[in-house]
Amino acid sequence: MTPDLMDAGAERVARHIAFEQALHTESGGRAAGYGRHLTPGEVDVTHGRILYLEDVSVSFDGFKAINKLSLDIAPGELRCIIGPNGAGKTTMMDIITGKTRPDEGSVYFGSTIDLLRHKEAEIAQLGIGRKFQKPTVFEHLTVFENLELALATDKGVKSSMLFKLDSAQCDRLAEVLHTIHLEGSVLRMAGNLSHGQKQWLEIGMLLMQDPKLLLLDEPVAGMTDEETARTAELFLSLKGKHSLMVVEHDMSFIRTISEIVTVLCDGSVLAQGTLDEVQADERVIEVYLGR
Ligand SMILES: Nc1ncnc2c1ncn2[C@@H]1O[C@H](COP(=O)(O)OP(=O)(O)OP(=O)(O)O)[C@@H](O)[C@H]1O
Repeated sequence: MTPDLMDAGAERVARHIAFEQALHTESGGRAAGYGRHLTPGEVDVTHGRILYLEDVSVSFDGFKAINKLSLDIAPGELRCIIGPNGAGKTTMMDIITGKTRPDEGSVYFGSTIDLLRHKEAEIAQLGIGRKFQKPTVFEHLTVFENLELALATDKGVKSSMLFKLDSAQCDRLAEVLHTIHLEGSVLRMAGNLSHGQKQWLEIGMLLMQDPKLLLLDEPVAGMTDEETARTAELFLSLKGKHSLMVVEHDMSFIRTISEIVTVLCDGSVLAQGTLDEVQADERVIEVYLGR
């Protein structure tokens, strides 16, 4: 074999090895995962984004509820979303969690997981937890049992009753109880908790699954001032370990927890910045704060 042919052969082999390595990344060879092996279940945040929406639109009976919405969130960030009634905040969360399919656009979890290819249950399993406005705990079970149930993968009544925690899960449960300030209420019936405590319990149930991203819809609605202050502390303690997207109308709560605030209006981003910046923005005053 001539030296030229040997060089060409070596180049081909090197290209083939690089191609094979790229194929065995979680991204299936997409540039984001190239050269870095992700463990199964890991979300690729090497591009500094845990959630990425681009040009997302959805219409209901011809009405554009979400209109070319683009937005991204960094890992560990606590992002607040505000906006007038009907701005599209809930619909945006419905799209992220797979409840509503957009007509167009992209929605990525990390740089490689295309959420539009997944069903609602799969998206929860991938590590996106959602808390709706109204608490939905099991009222006739204790705080402990609610948290325990949150770990049971098969939620059938019989198999849930037979579900037993292993020692790592017991540790996790103790840690979550501490985080949500319910250590002193482990054996209380969830139905006897205050509204705020029920909300924390539901957040605890989500935390049992150790979600990477938490979506929280109006978490302090109906809470007392003291409960609201405790919830702010809770969210600040979760920031960094989890990424959070919080939709809320309570501006003093937003002021306590926020770094970046995104203002939605008519289904797209109207403004983004610190709360002071967006509150000083004429367009925001016009469409939202001025109302
Ligand atoms: N399934 C649906 N069918 C028809 N219209 C819908 C549907 N879901 C949402 N909409 C409309 O889309 C718009 C956005 O609603 P959405 O609930 O997302 O707003 P929001 O910002 O969460 O409002 P709020 O602050 O009042 O909760 C509203 O005009 C709403 O009526």
